[in-house]
Amino acid sequence: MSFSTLVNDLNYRPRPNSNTTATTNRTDTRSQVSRARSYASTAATSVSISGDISSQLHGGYSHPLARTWQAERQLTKSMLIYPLFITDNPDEMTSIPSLPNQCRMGLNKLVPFLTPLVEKGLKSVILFGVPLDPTVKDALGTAADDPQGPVIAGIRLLRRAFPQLFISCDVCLCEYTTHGHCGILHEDGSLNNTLSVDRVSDVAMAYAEAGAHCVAPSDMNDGRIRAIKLKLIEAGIAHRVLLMSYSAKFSGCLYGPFRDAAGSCPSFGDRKCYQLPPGGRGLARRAMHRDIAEGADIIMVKPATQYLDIISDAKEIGKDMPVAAYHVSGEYAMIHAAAQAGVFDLKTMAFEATEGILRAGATIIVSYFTPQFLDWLET
Ligand SMILES: NCc1[nH]cc(CCC(=O)O)c1CC(=O)O
Ligand SMILES: [Zn+2]
Ligand SMILES: [Zn+2]
Repeated sequence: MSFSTLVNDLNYRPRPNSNTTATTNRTDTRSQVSRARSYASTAATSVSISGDISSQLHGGYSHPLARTWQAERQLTKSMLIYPLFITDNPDEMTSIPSLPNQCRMGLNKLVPFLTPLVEKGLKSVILFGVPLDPTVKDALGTAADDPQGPVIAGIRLLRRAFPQLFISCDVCLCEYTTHGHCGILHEDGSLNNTLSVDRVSDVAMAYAEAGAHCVAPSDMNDGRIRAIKLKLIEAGIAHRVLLMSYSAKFSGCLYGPFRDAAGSCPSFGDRKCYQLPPGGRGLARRAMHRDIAEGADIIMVKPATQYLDIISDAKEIGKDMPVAAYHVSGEYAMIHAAAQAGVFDLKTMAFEATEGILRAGATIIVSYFTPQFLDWLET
């Protein structure tokens, strides 16, 4: 029984002099207050004192600090992971039209680009390799773990240049395969799961051995988490490498700008056979349970704002582990486009979207807004 039904049951009525009826706003005149009192005692005789008290919420958010106290968790710089697109042309620095303010860059540009961000409090990046030379692509994605390739060279470079920086690597084949799919294919064009898992886990191992703090397979082949975890254990490096699974990765139209950036658009078909259907909440839950059982250290939901219920499921299913959300390229581009069109203020929306993701349960957020949050946030 709630307090309010309890006082109603006891037939409780506010005492005539109690100051709990209607409003106690200081600017009200006495006559307004007494009119409100008489309204409360005649028209609404069942109004209970508890109802009136619980209607007084504004005090909790009239001051900016009190407003921040209403959030379970505050957004901080350490929650943010910044995606970096590293190309095989060392001097490259090219902006990506569909992904405003983001660049593809070569190894020589990486340290100068990151230095001011690290000074402002950047804690973590996730690396994506982008081979610009189409001749390195093949059916097996051989270039993904090329020791001279942009990701492995990038890991080594960043470990040396920024010893405190946490380095994650996206693990997938789509940037490196001629067909642009996230694995190795059967003759009929469908994914060969066995061969794909073997190849993806080799690539993850190569990144881990090069010094990545975290490997994050985004390929979605069944069983890849177990395969990677076993290889990490076998190699004796599982104690220093975090395994972040893109567990609940939905297929939709929000990855377009990323595919422009990474040159990873499938040459035929789509990714619907290995990414989740947008309505597939149950499948997402099963995938998260499965990945946790296979040894994931972090589960991720992607995209984020269209899938806040899935993030909250992730928090429940993975209650003893960190939950990540990827605020993907299409979500970022939409916010930019709408701000450009005068629909809303960019910064306000960036906070609102990100705080929604946080509220749903994620405490790690992969975001293209990271450089701006470093300016906007104090800690
Ligand atoms: N598999 C590669 C990968 N890793 C992250 C993204 C999307 C990230 C974004 O849109 O920002 C993709 C693209 C895809 O699966 O098509
Ligand atoms: Zn992929
Ligand atoms: Zn299939």
